[in-house]
Amino acid sequence: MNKGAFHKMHGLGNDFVIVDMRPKEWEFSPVQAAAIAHRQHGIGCDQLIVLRNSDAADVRMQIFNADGGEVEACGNAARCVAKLLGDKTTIETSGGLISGNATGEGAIVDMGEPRFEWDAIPLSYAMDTLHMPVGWEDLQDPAAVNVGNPHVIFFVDDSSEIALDRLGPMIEIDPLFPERVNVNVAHVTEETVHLRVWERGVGLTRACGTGACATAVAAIRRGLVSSPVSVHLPGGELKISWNEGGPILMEGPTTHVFTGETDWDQFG
Ligand SMILES: N[C@@H](CCC[C@H](N)C(=O)O)C(=O)O
Repeated sequence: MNKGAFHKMHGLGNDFVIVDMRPKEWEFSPVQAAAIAHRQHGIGCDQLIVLRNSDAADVRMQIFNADGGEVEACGNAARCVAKLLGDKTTIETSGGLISGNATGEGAIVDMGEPRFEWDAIPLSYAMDTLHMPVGWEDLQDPAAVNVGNPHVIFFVDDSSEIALDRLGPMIEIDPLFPERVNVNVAHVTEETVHLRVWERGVGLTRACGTGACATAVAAIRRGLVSSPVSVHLPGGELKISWNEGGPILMEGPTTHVFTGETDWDQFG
């Protein structure tokens, strides 16, 4: 029996099981993470978030996608952790250092500076990342941005019309992206970016914080919008601020659903 507590939280419907492993140190394997995330047989979530002790920040955040793969960044989870831990929280991730503050409704986080070099995305070979000379069916001329994790962004006439459930998984594993990629489709109306995301290792989600950051940055660089920008996702709205050469700020609501207890041994 290995009983432990967890928080179920979400940011705009992008949901997490958050486990504070600072008092107790043991590892979750990718198989266990996938079993916990499983919606029928586990607790169910888009990402398993494990908090650890850190020498560089208040806390280190490990992020496991629903497929069990460990990844570098998660914007909505960073907002949930900042809300949970309170003001001026610093969070170490393998994608970089994040700092956050709880707000009335949720949290605001500083996600650090985006990267645009082809090998920082990473891509398999050199190319312009603001206008990539590649495409998949109707999805053409994307931009790529790394905000701790890799994103490709397509600006289209109407993002709700794109068969992202079919094109997302195809693009996610394209050999152009050696570490796979999160796939964003967006259209812009006035100062709002309308975004849908196929998340690497998860699928379609209600919201993706890093996707919102990467898409807002790409839209600002292309001159489609100016900062701050509202990003509208199926789960709700995020406010993103970014100026060339600076960090990305992301603000939006978080929800604490419940605190539970489970026997971790049941997940393998
Ligand atoms: N939901 C997240 C992103 C989680 C990680 C992503 N699927 C990846 O593999 O990089 C967010 O809110 O940013």
